[in-house]
Amino acid sequence: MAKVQVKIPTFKLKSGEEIPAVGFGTWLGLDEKLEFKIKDAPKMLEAVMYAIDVGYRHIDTAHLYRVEPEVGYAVRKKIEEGVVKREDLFITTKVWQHNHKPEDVEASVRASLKRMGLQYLDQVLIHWPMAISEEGVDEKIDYLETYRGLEAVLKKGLTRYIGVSNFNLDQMKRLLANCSVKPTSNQIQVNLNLLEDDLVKYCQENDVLVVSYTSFGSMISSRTSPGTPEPRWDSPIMHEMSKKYGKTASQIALRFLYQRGIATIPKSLTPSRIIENASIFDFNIDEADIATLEKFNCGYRTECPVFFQNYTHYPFDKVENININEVPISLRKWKNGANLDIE
Ligand SMILES: NC(=O)C1=CN([C@@H]2O[C@H](COP(=O)(O)OP(=O)(O)OC[C@H]3O[C@@H](n4cnc5c(N)ncnc54)[C@H](OP(=O)(O)O)[C@@H]3O)[C@@H](O)[C@H]2O)C=CC1
Ligand SMILES: O=C1CO[C@H](CO)[C@@H](O)[C@@H]1O
Repeated sequence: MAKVQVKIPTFKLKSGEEIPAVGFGTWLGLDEKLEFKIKDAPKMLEAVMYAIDVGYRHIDTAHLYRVEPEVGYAVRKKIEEGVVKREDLFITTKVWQHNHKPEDVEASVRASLKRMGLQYLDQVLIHWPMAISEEGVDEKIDYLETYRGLEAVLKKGLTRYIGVSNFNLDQMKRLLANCSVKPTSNQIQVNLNLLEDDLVKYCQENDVLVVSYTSFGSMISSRTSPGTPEPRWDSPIMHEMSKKYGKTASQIALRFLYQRGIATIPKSLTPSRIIENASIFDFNIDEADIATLEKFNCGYRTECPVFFQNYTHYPFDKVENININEVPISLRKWKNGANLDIE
């Protein structure tokens, strides 16, 4: 059992759902050879168990991440040990882009449940609005159809809630105008570099929780190359605020999002960071500092699949004159491999 335990509050939606304000991310990324860092899956298993011991109750995973078996094992183990009950946890997984046909959605969710050894999920998201097949993006499949597949899965009791990820403002408006069951959340990249004010405001006004991924933005050193915007971990502003609040730059980045009503799902395999990222509920960033932090907003995205940008359901602004060879190679593999070799 972890020595430190943190009580993580929830965000309560008007519709009654409650989602922890900080959850645990499980994407391991790709290695230098562009293979899934599957060799680190045992570390992820340990990390998820540790996170549950510390007090995390939301675990965010996906078919894509290839660690559903480890996540499921860790969850079952902690239930067996009596650390948590199944109903204390909020487990999210996602339907990857090659399963967008409505009839494939249920099969995808059932396969996730089987890999995890669980009876039900708490939330299932459409991972991206674009569908892909072996040939690349499949324009024939509209995300509204995919969402109908998710609504059917909900009716069957395979999951308690459904939602989306990487949906932009227009896609959210269209979805909300056409769905029978409202999405519980939209999981998007939002951080100090990318405030996404309009999208966040629309979601919040419509009782859809915004969940941030890549919450540290440009502060992660592996994402930093010349030209990457501020802040860094050791930028003078972050340094000053760290001193003032007695918190790390990462805690300030996460707290900033919390104070905007946005949940986060930081990933870490490092025990001290797992505790650090959950320990953001005992301080408050004052208004003047919030205004200072907001100045980092510059529309910068870390990795983003620009090679899909000419397709109808690509969610982001188009980048002009993009040279595909300048796109990070991991992303090129996503394009070329269509589905990142998901079985
Ligand atoms: N819906 C979507 O399309 C996407 C969803 N996600 C989800 O969001 C989660 C989080 O996003 P992700 O992009 O993984 O990255 P994060 O923004 O959580 O950053 C993870 C990296 O930051 C390091 N790190 C974590 N905490 C700290 C800290 N306190 N100080 C310094 N370094 C730290 C980790 O290192 P270490 O592990 O070595 O400690 C790791 O290298 C994912 O795991 C996934 O669940 C992510 C991307 C896209
Ligand atoms: O969830 C995810 C993890 O990271 C990948 C690469 O950046 C994303 O594309 C994907 O959506």
